[in-house]
Amino acid sequence: MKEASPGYRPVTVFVAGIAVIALVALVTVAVVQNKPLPKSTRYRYGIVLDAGSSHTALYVYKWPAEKDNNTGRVTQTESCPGISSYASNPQGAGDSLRECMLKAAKWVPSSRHGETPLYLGATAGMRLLNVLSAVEGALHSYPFSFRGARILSGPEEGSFGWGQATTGALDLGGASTQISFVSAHFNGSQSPGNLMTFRLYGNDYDLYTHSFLCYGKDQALRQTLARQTQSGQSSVSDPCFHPGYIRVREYSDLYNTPCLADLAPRTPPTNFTLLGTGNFQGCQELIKSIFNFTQCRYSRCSFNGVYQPQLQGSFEAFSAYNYVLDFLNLTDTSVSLEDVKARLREYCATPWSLLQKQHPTTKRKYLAEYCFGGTYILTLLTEGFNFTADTYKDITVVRQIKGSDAGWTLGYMLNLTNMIPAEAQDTPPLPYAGYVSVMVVTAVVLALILLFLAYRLQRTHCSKPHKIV
Ligand SMILES: Nc1ccn([C@@H]2O[C@H](COP(=O)(O)OP(=O)(O)OP(=O)(O)O)[C@@H](O)[C@H]2O)c(=O)n1
Ligand SMILES: [Ca+2]
Repeated sequence: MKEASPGYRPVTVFVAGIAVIALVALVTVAVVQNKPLPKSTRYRYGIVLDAGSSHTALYVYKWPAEKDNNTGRVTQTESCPGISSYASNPQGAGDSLRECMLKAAKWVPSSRHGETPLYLGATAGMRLLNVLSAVEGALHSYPFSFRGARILSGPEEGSFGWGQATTGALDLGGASTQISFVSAHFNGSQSPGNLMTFRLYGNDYDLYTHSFLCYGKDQALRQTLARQTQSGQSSVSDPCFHPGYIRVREYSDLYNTPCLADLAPRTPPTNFTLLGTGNFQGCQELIKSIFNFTQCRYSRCSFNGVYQPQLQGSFEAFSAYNYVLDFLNLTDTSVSLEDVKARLREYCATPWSLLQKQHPTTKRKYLAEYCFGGTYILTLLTEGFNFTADTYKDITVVRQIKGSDAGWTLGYMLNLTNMIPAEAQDTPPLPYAGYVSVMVVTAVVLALILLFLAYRLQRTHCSKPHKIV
């Protein structure tokens, strides 16, 4: 009675066999398929050279080859010499990048060199100086896949620096400054030149962006010096430099920029002496004089007759915003506009001799210019871009956005390598271990069900004759 009827055994064995085969097949597929790439090809790399007006920065991006999207990226950066200073020696510009490029060649495994894209993007400084073709030849000589050197337009510089959809971007360079944000009040109809449209992750964005050439920190400083030397003065008392600061400057050197074209006095002396007086209020007045607030043919303007819609959302400020405000200890989110003013009032009045003692390792050129830099930032934000005490709270000073150095380089590379997804992404693929686990669990459950069915089948068939009896 306990023994199964011999006629039904093959069915049980058959079903159990299928279960075992299914199990083995599933586990085999799980283990063999979808394996992670071998170590040597696991990562991809991309190199971008940011040839700015005051420096060149090298960015080496590295990301998992399976994630050719916006995630899992790490950067290595290196500061290289500025190529704009090689205007009269193009060959030297190419050579000057050698050391940096050798570093890049070390960071990227040699097996990946050939397929690693290399871009050079030049910004404001190069728009002013145009010494670009010089470096192209030099960059061809490296083992990377060189995809060209080009000058970014102002809107490109602004919009590629704009990283997060909901957050505006403020970039302050040496020669130019950019403001970019999404505004519900802007569709480009007023000022089409300020509109950049994007389709990102399935959403459309109308981005307002403007780049002010000659309003980067260095060129703005030159503009203030030009205001004070227009009649060929031999000495200038400058409120933006510290008391006791004294420096002899050459006229030809100061006016050697297209930003001051036509402003140079007719017959200036060779030099002028710059004497610091360290007065924040005077410095702010001086800085205001380089902005034109009178003409605006739109409903609203920032300055120099440039259209700007109402500010909206939060902002991230980087580059010189970060260098200057970080030095002045003003990057904390709790810092108010009044705190900034108070700090600058005190800081600008600090004697130059004392400052040098307090900061023996800070580069002298930078140290001398933080009073100007801080006052310029405050004036640019409030008078220029119309930030108020209230909206100033919406600005965060950052060095990095999503783990990569803030700036336009990452957006530029992602765009040129077609790695910015226009449409929303599918759910990300399972990692290998997760994939294997799911397959094994599924296989085991399947096998148990089949075995259980086989057991039930056998029981039913075994008991049938007895019931009849
Ligand atoms: N530790 C530092 C580094 C830089 N700077 C200043 O920051 C300004 C802008 O630097 P950067 O963002 O590097 O400008 P570039 O990209 O070279 O200029 P642009 O974008 O206008 O081409 C310059 O005035 C530079 O003197 C600073 O005060 N402290
Ligand atoms: Ca820059």
